[in-house]
Amino acid sequence: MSTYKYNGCGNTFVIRDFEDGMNYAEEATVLCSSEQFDTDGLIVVKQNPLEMLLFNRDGSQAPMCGNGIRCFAKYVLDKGLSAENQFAVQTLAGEMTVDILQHEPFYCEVNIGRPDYSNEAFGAADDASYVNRTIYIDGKEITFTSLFMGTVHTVVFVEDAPAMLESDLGEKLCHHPLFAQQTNVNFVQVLNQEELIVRTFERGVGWTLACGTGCSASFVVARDAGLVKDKVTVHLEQGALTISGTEDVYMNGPAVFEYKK
Ligand SMILES: N[C@H](CCC[C@H](N)C(=O)O)C(=O)O
Repeated sequence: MSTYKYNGCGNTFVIRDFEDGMNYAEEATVLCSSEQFDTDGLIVVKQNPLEMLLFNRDGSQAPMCGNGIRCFAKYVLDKGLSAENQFAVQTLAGEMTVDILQHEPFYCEVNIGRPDYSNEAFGAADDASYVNRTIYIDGKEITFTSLFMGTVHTVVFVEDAPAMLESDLGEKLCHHPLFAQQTNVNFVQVLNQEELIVRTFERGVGWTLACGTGCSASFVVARDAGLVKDKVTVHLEQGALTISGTEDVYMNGPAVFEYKK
């Protein structure tokens, strides 16, 4: 069984074909460890129909992954698993549609569906609104908005997103009791109406170089607050994603094959 390493804007994944009887939660903790492939997650590829399973580095399963699905799409192309440039991918968050835009370097656009602000969607621990909710962490006032966009996301607007890497706020929000299933946390700096800088602390992983659904959630919350237009460039530590949409959300970005073992 070959194992492949791919990345989307620096968000790294091991990719393997599905095999019956595997304990993928356990596999993920081994394959993603720094002794092995040192990745943020494990992607398992099912065929007929194409389906993506995503396991975080700690073995927990995530419903969807934006950077992961672009890597999945490049894997489909590299292995000739689809003859089409447009195909559907089943995920736990529903069916996503991939459009391959360019082979080398690889770029695709993915319709990742619609956001859901309802408390049930993202595992809210109470019934109060999670839109612009203010709480105190270590005596500091934090205002955030949570939603389901492919997976569970929380968005916090900040003056300086890269500076948040030095703080433990991402980890503290991720594990906050207000979230029954934890949350991915996105720190968002609005540069102008068409550009954001986003840094994400991921559930089951920690700080990552990029998070596709997180950039999408950040775009949605910024758009709905009237801070950006219907299309933005999101700047990450390694590269950028374009996110757009008024109803369905479209994510456009690269994926890179690193090596196979
Ligand atoms: N990195 C992914 C999201 C993984 C989400 C996962 N950490 C979770 O538990 O929800 C992305 O590019 O969208």
